[in-house]
Amino acid sequence: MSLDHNLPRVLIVENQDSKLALPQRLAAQGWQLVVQKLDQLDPSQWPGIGLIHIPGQEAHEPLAPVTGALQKGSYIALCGKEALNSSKIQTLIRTAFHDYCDESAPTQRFAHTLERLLSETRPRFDALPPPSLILGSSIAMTELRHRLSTYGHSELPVLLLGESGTGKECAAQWIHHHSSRREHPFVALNCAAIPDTQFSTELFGHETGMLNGEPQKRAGHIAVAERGTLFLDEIGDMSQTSQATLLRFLESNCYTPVGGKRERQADVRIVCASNHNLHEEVRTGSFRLDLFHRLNVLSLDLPPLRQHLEDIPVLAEHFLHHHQPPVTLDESAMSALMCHDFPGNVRELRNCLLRAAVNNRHGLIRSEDLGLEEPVRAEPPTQSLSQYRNRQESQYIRQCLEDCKNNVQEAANRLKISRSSLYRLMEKHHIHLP
Ligand SMILES: Nc1ncnc2c1ncn2[C@@H]1O[C@H](COP(=O)(O)OP(=O)(O)OP(=O)(O)O)[C@@H](O)[C@H]1O
Repeated sequence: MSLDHNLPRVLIVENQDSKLALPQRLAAQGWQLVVQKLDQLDPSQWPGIGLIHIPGQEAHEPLAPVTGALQKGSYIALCGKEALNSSKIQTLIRTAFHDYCDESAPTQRFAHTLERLLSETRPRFDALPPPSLILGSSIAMTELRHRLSTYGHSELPVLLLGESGTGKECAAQWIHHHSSRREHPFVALNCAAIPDTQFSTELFGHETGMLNGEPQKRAGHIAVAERGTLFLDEIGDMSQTSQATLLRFLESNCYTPVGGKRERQADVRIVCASNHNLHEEVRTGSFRLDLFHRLNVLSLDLPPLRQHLEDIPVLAEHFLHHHQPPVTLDESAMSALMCHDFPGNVRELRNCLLRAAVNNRHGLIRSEDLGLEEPVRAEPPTQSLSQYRNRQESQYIRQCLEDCKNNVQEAANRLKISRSSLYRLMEKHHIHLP
């Protein structure tokens, strides 16, 4: 994939023989990476922020050619334990680097250090969201981030569809922050929460004459979002009257505040979202076809969490990262999460983890602490056969390991596969032995 020049890039300088898993993990969080070998550095490719890997004591000599240039940029030293014990390397870090990270630290820590560095050194990126906002390394999430960034470069309306809690508002923000409007407001309006009689006022504002010699005015959401993005959430819940009002505005891009006399031209990009099946609502007549066509120019379906369960470990790490005192999930809890249906999607996952973390006293969340109920299906199954098989496979392996008290050889015998195949499958399904 080519680099998006609107996004902050991170340079990772690796030593010839280093095998860092980090680039892959950071990429999964939405960072754009330029990975270069120490002896093949191309300064023209350098972004202003980066991680330089110093694996061991011997490694500070080859760094000499780059330390001069480091003063201009902002770099974090990525060190192994051995390097951190060396006084020479400690001096090098103090004089030439902004900060350092232990290479065995969790990915989230690198991401936070990079975000902090980015906000201190690059004010022009201030308007960008933290790149980790839409997490996940599944094909579905990688494709989603790519499509959203592409949509960011367009001015056309976007319709985001998906179940509640799948991240539609996050997606709308991502589009805004990847558009040329990012330095202007992102304004969200929940259409379901507005009574019919107030819809025009909320959208267009009002001018109701003078009171004590002062003009009585209130700006509507369109005026507040001027030159930015107006996110209309829950559009499937709008009444017919509100739909007609919105359509009139979209047709001309002009509006008159309630009680006002002068018509105004709007300059806003419209992104809207719904968790209803709008196609069905158009068919039954509860959503206007002409409005649907106006809004449905670029559209995107956000996948439910049960279709990208492999993202649960990284999402869980993210949601629990800031919790104090620190908490982790044990194997049984991770297993329960991987088997749950999540009708409330990522929001349900977040709430369930935060609740368990708050109620936890031992720093370890077990499956019974999660309070997961029997899955309630919101819709008929929508996963592909291979996703279903994957899930069953993961569940079966976990069960088998548990029955064999985590004895891998015994579990492999029972499953009638080799020990190394079982290890491969455990890695694939993020199964870790306690
Ligand atoms: N891929 C993701 N990575 C990180 N956080 C996510 C992701 N998807 C959703 N979330 C988090 O899940 C929660 C719900 O997301 P959001 O409000 O965007 O969902 P929604 O689809 O707009 O929900 P609703 O339809 O109910 O309005 C938020 O806290 C959001 O930050």
